[in-house]
Amino acid sequence: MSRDKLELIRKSAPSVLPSLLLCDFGDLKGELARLEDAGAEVLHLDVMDGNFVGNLTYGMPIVEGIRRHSDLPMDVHLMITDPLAYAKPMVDAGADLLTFHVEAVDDVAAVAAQIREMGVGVGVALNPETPLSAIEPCLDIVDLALVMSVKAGFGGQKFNPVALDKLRSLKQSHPKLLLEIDGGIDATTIGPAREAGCDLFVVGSAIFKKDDYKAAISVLDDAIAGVAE
Ligand SMILES: O=C(CO)[C@@H](O)[C@H](O)COP(=O)(O)O
Ligand SMILES: [Co+2]
Repeated sequence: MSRDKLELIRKSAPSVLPSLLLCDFGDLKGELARLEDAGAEVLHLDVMDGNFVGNLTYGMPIVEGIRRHSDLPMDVHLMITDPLAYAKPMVDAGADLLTFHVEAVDDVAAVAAQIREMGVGVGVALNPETPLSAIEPCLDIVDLALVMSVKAGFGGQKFNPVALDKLRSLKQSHPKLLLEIDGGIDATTIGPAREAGCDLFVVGSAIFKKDDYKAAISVLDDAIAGVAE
């Protein structure tokens, strides 16, 4: 547990982060090996509690299991009602960057500060219908803003371009903040997200629905590289 891995995440940018939501959990070790071989530099883990969102995924034992089989930095996306209740257990399980949803908390700055004190990276996420003003109070505390381009809860949804305006605005107001986008990212949506200033691109379906992860990531990397600096 340290902020060293946060630096690795920062250095990886611009980069594609596979979201393990759609991976084969029956062969987690194999999936991790395939992703490393495909050039993945950071893993994105979707933790859902069946309450904040209408879907239930996994918790600390899986995060810990992934840690045992991979040294890649873990970006943990908490889609849960009470992020502070699970933040420390997630850090102990091996999370390197913990991102909570602004819609789940009352005092966004206080939650961000408490997670930061745990010695990991901290991110704040917002759903498409949530205005940027909701995360404003914590923007000088967090390392990353996760702009959702679908409503949190499920993989395979359609990209909502409202995320692009938010990215542009954040890039302008907080040029040093890491910007991440999540939901419906594929070879056609990743370029506009990069143009809008995004650094980290979470991708589920456009990797895991393909047989060849390396080819899938390389198509996405090429689309990022095709955007002028
Ligand atoms: O956080 C989430 C969903 O809430 C994601 O990380 C998804 O898993 C991304 O999947 P695709 O939209 O790329 O299929
Ligand atoms: Co996610």
